[in-house]
Amino acid sequence: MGAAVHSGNRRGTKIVVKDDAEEKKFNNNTKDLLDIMAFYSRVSGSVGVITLQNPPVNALSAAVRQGIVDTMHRALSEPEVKSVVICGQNGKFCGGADIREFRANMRGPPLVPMIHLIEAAEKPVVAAIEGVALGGGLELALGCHYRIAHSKARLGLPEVTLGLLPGAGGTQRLPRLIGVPAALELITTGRHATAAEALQLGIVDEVTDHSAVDAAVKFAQSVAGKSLDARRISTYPCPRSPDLAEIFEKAMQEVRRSARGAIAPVTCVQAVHASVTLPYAKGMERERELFSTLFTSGQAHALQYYFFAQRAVSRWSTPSGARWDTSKPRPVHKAAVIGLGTMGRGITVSLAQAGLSVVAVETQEKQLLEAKQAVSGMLERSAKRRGAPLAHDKIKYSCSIQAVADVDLVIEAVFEDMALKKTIFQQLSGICKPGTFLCTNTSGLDIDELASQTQSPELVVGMHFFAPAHVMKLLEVVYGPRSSPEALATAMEMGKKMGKVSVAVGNCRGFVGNRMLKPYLEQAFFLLEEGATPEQVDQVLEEFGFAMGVFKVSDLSGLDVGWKVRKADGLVVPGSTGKSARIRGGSRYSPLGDLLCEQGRFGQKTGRGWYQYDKPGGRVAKPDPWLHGFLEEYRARHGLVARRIDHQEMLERCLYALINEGFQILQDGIAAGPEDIDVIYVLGYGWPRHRGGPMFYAGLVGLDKVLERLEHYHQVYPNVSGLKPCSLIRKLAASSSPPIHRWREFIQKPRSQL
Ligand SMILES: CC/C=C\CC(=O)SCCNC(=O)CCNC(=O)[C@H](O)C(C)(C)COP(=O)(O)OP(=O)(O)OC[C@H]1O[C@@H](n2cnc3c(N)ncnc32)[C@H](O)[C@@H]1OP(=O)(O)O
Repeated sequence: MGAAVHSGNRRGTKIVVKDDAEEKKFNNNTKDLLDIMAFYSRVSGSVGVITLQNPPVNALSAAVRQGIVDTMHRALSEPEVKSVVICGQNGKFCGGADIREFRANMRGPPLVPMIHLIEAAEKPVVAAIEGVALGGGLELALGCHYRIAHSKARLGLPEVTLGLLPGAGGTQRLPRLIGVPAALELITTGRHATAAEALQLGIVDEVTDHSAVDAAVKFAQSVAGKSLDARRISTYPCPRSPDLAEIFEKAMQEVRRSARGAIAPVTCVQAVHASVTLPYAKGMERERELFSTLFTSGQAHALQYYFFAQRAVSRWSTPSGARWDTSKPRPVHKAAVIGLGTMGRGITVSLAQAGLSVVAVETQEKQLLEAKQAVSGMLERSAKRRGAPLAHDKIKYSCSIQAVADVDLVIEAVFEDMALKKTIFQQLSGICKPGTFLCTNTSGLDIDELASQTQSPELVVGMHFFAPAHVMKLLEVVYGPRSSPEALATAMEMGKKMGKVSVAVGNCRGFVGNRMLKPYLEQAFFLLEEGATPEQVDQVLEEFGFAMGVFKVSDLSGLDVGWKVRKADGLVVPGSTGKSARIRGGSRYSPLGDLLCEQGRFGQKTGRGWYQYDKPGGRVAKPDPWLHGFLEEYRARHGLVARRIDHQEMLERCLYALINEGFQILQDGIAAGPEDIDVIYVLGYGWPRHRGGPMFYAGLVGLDKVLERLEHYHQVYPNVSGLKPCSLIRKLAASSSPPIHRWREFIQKPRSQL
């Protein structure tokens, strides 16, 4: 970059033109905005450089927008300046509008006129895209006359993932620039494109491996004085082709199919449609109209809440006072996986892809060979998909558990059998070098019972992976009463390394996810007893937005899994009749799942479960007349009279029982906050993201309403403990239902032990 020519240097060679008079004017205009967050400098004499400065992602806050408007005016008014570059500080162009401002009063200049100011400029404006240009950030770049990107930059319009559409001209400019099909795909999925793809699509003009700012300055000099007539995207003709109607119809079908009730993707298609049916100015009006509808919707609120929730879970804390910012993870270079069944294989792949050396142990030679082949296939497919190098050489396979002696961390992934796991933990405790973290992949067993088998219980934590383990993003990291903060921090960090969202949870039966699933499943079974069919219950849940209804999920995961657990708990009493058949420990119990298992109906794997499949392992669920007959016969045997149950009741009983357990979990300190529960449910259990998660949903429905319905159902079914409202929901409802970010204040905190 050339030498600076002004005085008043604030940052290295960058010149800040914010003089006192300007500062005063600015402060008068914007009252309490403390600083202009776009800095202006002049480079090589003739290029005005505007640098967005709002860490960490240079989001377009009110102050940044004000800064851009002011510095643009400055650049346009200086006769020496012949062209302008807009870039972002710290190698990040711009992460879009400031999402935190969406729920506050609108201040500062709006984005649309700000971008029009840039596009209408008579001097060429070049966007220097490093890091990210997302949402409003990319829309800002589309308002510039040229775009130069760094090869590692990512570009996209992810507004749809926040329940919005690109409302700063993105739906009108992008189709004009790259055509309707490509624009529709980017806008409705919200995915990020690489710089190379952006170049190929025509979103950017040049890609560089060096500094995009330097390249942009050079470029800006080369285009100074040239006509900008062909560079203003808003003036481009509306894209037309004979098959446009078909393209839109297909896009609409696709988003309706995959959106599961989310409104933003559908609205995005409508907005892009306006770019071809209306002139630019009218198209912008339509974009604004559609944007406003989405902006105030509950779905946008839910998705924006979820955006921050997913980030908040990394700032974990435990009731004993351990915290993310005071607990340091220990480096892990070498890890081991014990047991190479489905879960163990997925975990091995995740570890190897994270760059760790892995010792994969399976004591049966035949299973070891099978696992080796399966893992190789998974690694190859995954490397191809991600365009990443193969990680085969990271893995050493062994039949002997002794091979784990020198690893830093072990993940045991054998069957969900406490006795077997205990034996393995005893062995590990003797074999591993001192300080090795011992983790168990369990979906609900007692971490502390396993820890007590070892010489160093503080090194033991749970890592609950979700199947398929190399694909699913969620990891429940379970701390026991004796797990050290360092062990917890290390497991959380390991999850992050594997590309997972790790959520720290306390030790209890089923942890967070599966514990909440129990009352939900229970209600689904009771609904069948009372007259519903699996298809009816599933339809209600799928219409709500679940990827799959509860019975389809049960068939997919295998009915035998829960059966084994219930047997171990002494709940399964084969051949029992009369009233006692449906009561356990004084509470209502449905043996329906047990009865199906006794018939060998384990779900998809046996071709029969709550549904029928064309063959064992078949995927397409079809209603099963046998099952309907079985339910009728069951009801008759138990003197149950089938009734017509409406959708509302099915939904409320399933969801509110689950939510009630969520409140109990908060009250027990098993989850630190509602965000943890919501992230677990969205990432691990198919809860629709546009509904924010079960706890957010409860707040949206109204805690007093949820409480009232729970009270009602508990009155009707007094022997169902899952319907008895938990005291935390009562407390919150009695305190005028505070917003979700204040719920933590109402949870009684156990005293810190640190
Ligand atoms: C008229 C309206 C026009 C336009 C609408 C929009 O522009 S909506 C916004 C569109 N932009 C996005 O959706 C991008 C959101 N951000 C991201 O995807 C990622 O943050 C990003 C930029 C890829 C960086 O990822 P990274 O993993 O590096 O960091 P992380 O996600 O942890 O974020 C760091 C902190 O920054 C906060 N943050 C990120 N983006 C925004 C934003 N646009 N507004 C406000 N805050 C943002 C993020 O929450 C993190 O902070 P934390 O305190 O941890 O929550």
